[in-house]
Amino acid sequence: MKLVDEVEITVTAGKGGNGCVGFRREKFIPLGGPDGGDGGDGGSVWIQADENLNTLVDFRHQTMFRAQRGEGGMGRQMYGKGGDDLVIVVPVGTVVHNVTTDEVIGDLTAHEQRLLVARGGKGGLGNMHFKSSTNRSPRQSTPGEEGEERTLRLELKLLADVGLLGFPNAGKSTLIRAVSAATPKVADYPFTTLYPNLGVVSVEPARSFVIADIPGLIEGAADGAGLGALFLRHIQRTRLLLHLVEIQPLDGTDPVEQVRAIERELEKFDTGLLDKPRWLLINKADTLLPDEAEAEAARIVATLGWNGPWFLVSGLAHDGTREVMLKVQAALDELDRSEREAADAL
Ligand SMILES: Nc1nc2c(ncn2[C@@H]2O[C@H](COP(=O)(O)OP(=O)(O)OP(=O)(O)O)[C@@H](O)[C@H]2O)c(=O)[nH]1
Repeated sequence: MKLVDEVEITVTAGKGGNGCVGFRREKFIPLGGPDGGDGGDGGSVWIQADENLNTLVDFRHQTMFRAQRGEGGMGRQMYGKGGDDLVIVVPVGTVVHNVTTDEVIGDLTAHEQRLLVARGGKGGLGNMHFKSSTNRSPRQSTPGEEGEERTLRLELKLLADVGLLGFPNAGKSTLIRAVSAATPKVADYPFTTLYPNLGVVSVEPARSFVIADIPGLIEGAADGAGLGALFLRHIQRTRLLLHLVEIQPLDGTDPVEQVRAIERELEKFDTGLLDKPRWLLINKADTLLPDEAEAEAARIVATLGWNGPWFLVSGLAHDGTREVMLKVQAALDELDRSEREAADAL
């Protein structure tokens, strides 16, 4: 599976049907009046968000989308049938740009949110509209309008449900490798020097989530220096953060200080990030004896005053990692449920 975060597509709305020129033809009425009906409107093109999708990969195969045209009007004042609208589904989180004007048309942040991207052409008028006191048998009608055509760039900003936080060397890449069923690459990623390291975690068949390592999170990143800020922006849309810390950092610093340093970054950038569910993963448990590791983990948790979930794990030894991922999946399911309930309550 390859995650693609940017694609270009062309959408064309349906042309309106032409208006009709027609005259009443009935027995005993030799010169009937104009009765040509209007053409139907062309179908419009919509883009709609769907929470069950998490990639734009299908757009690599199909890039042209066209809505149905309206049918022409007919005699006996019959209107042409309108063309059907076309609805293109994309993952929640997709931003739609107009390539020609370089404008953002919209940002699809909620399930089933819709955006009109190309309006169908209006149907033409039949000759019944052109009757006047001076012209009782008009041969005039108007053609249907063309449907709008646009070239769009779809951009999926956020690929991950779960973001990993931690200092360099905390063991983020190792953890992703340990728990991932697949390691997709991001094609055409705009940040060329640093790539978010992604993993698809599938703890059960047909259920999965995407986990992303956010490289470059270093002190100062929140001030806008370097690439850190760009990636911080990406994790704003993750739903759960896993905060990794080495149980005994190689450089001799206190893990408690490392956790706090990253919290300060989160706070500086956007206080909302600190409100996201964040679980502490005390990593590299295998570098200490089991008793020592447990005592040190207890000390870290107590000193931090940590009151959220925390786990003692070893990414390298795959110790405790599957258990954490099962809990993450359950927590994401629970978030889905409460979001649905909140939406239903509206
Ligand atoms: N003993 C032990 N070593 C680990 C564990 N996890 C990672 N390491 C080692 O720690 C080093 C850093 O691990 P990475 O997974 O590359 O860490 P990272 O957080 O992705 O680091 P950056 O890519 O620099 O951000 C590597 O040498 C790993 O082999 C672990 O659970 N136990």
